[in-house]
Amino acid sequence: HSVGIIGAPFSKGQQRDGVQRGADHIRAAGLVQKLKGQGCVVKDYGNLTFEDVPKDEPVGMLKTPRAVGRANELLAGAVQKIKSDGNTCVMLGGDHSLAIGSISGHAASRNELSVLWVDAHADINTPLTTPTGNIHGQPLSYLIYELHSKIPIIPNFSWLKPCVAAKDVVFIGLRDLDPGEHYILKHLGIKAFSMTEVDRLGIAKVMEQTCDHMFSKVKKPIHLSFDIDALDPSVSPATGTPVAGGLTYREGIYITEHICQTGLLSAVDMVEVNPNLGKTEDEIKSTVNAAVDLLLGCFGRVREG
Ligand SMILES: N[C@](CCCC[B-](O)(O)O)(CCN1CCC(O)CC1)C(=O)O
Ligand SMILES: [Mn+2]
Ligand SMILES: [Mn+2]
Ligand SMILES: [Mn+2]
Repeated sequence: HSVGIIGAPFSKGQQRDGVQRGADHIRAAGLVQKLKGQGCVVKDYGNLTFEDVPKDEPVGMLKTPRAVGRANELLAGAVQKIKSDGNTCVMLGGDHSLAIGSISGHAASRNELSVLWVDAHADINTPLTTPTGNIHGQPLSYLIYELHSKIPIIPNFSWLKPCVAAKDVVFIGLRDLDPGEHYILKHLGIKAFSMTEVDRLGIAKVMEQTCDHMFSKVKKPIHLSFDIDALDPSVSPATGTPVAGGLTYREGIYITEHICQTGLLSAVDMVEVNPNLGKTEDEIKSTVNAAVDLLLGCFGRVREG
């Protein structure tokens, strides 16, 4: 595996300080060395620099929209470059609004993508359905063709075009949706394995059915967008929107091992690690180490040795 890493120290898709430091905590836990240790060729492209955006007043409900739009424009360019250099891209967040740039940049280099969204949340609120105005709860609404008509003109978003079809999105781990999100999922018929399905089917069947769905027509490169809050808070407490009843560490690792085996993983986001939100050093370590191990699973680490 040839891996390109980009850090996106960005937090303005939500309100809790600290998530901008997630990337450096993941690096400090040895991600690059560990990837090399399992035979990957790794290029670390460093961290993006996000300039301050003054007078970033709300637009409707949307909070700090100009900062979010600009950050994602920069990220899209960086991801496109990493892909054009022939790597699988690893984007280290930062909050989940960064998926706007990561998936846009990925789609610019690969015309059709499958998106596997592993998260407690659907992150598919539109600017009109969002209950909070936090753009980390909205990224998919900007990316999906079928929701394009629901997106108003937003300053610093003019670069953005939708690039993913609803049928090419699969969710795993859902357990906290807003009413507008539930309606959108049903209306668009998006494939979703909530924690109920994980319990009913077991993770092996969930992955089997996820791959059947993604590969039902033509096999496309996979974009895995992994929100660390998909895992149970007992495993990953240091995150901004924890929700009880999440994936076990083992289920998370199974997901990444299985995606690795498809040979189609083309980009992965690891977002929402917030070192400020661990009550103890151990809570931060547990969260960061889970993020690292999930990424190692994406690139060939298997538990059988
Ligand atoms: N759906 C939420 C949470 C988004 C989480 C984003 B992430 O990247 O972490 O997946 C709102 C969640 N909801 C708001 C009302 C509360 O009573 C319950 C939580 C939103 O703000 O849109
Ligand atoms: Mn989430
Ligand atoms: Mn998320
Ligand atoms: Mn979050």
